[in-house]
Amino acid sequence: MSQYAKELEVAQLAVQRAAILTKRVFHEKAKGTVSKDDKSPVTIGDFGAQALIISALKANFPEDEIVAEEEADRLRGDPQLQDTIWELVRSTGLDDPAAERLLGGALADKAAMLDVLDMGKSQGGARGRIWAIDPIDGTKGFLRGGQYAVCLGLMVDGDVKVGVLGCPNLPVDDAAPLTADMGAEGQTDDEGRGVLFSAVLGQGAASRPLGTGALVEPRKRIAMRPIEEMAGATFCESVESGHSNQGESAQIAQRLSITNPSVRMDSQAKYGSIARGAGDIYLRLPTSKTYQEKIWDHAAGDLIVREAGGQVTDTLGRRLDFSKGRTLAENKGVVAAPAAVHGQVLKVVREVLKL
Ligand SMILES: Nc1ncnc2c1ncn2[C@@H]1O[C@H](COP(=O)(O)O)[C@@H](O)[C@H]1OP(=O)(O)O
Ligand SMILES: [Mg+2]
Ligand SMILES: [Mg+2]
Ligand SMILES: [Mg+2]
Repeated sequence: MSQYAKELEVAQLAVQRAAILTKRVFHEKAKGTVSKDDKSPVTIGDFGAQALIISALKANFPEDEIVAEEEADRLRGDPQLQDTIWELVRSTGLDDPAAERLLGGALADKAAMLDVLDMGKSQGGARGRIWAIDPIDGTKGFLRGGQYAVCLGLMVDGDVKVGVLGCPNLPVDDAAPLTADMGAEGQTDDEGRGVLFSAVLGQGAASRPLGTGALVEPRKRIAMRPIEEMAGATFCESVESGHSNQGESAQIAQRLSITNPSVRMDSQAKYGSIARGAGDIYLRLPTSKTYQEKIWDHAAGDLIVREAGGQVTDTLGRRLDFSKGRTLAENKGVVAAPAAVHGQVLKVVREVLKL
């Protein structure tokens, strides 16, 4: 059995199960939004998906630490919200009994769900096995029916070894071209959509359809598209102008003679998209001096892109450092591109950003 085979299997099934819940929330509940203290939109989907993922991890790897985005605190004083989430968590499972058994089956009760939600408070760091979870990355995309991702990465001693991204609204087909409206909104039909990206360090990156039971076979290798002419490359960038500087991105594209419009989409679906050659370059250009990127927003995507033949650094050319705690405290922004042209892209990024 290859290294991390069990982790890879559990991670993919856990993400797949959590995505069943997020899709249910979108379709059945249509926007059960609550707002967190920081006012970011967080839904019952975030809590429900996080509970399902942590419970699968704890059933298989009880000793491992977990860094997860959400915490149960704000749920404890809200019994109604607890009930809504519990009803969803209780009734969501994979439709393959063996796969569901592998994830430990259903949680015992609502109290167990709250406890599990709070198991994601590890401070992270450079030692041991630590999972990073973003139960819904791109909450804004999720709410508007655009792109979002269920994200899970395993770090060992600060290095990402396994990464899984579930992208329910991306086309299943790895060869499907990106269209400008892809990220935007209104993806209410699941037909032809849903992809599960995965990678293990040193073993390449792959995709398969995002299913609802056992993992869909085969798992197909993915690779970035070789860039022959920089002018023909396509940028992927955030929808939210507050998350990445779109003006600087346009200047960089211009200096690289890129004329294709950037494709805007929320979430780590950007990393998955460039990893399979639907799009080429992902830039995340800081909009604030103080914002520190969170490890759960990058762990899986960073590995998937690197294993697909890409290079991922920050805007100063440093590898993303996942060993510094819950944030990428030693990094600023992200530059992800095919390895062969990464240096050329980074040079222009530094010129435009005056770094
Ligand atoms: N100022 C910021 N700069 C970069 N990323 C941010 C900023 N504020 C929030 N984010 C995070 O960006 C991610 C989505 O990015 P994208 O634009 O690529 O979809 C979310 O996880 C969000 O975190 P949060 O969950 O705290 O809102
Ligand atoms: Mg959030
Ligand atoms: Mg996120
Ligand atoms: Mg999130």
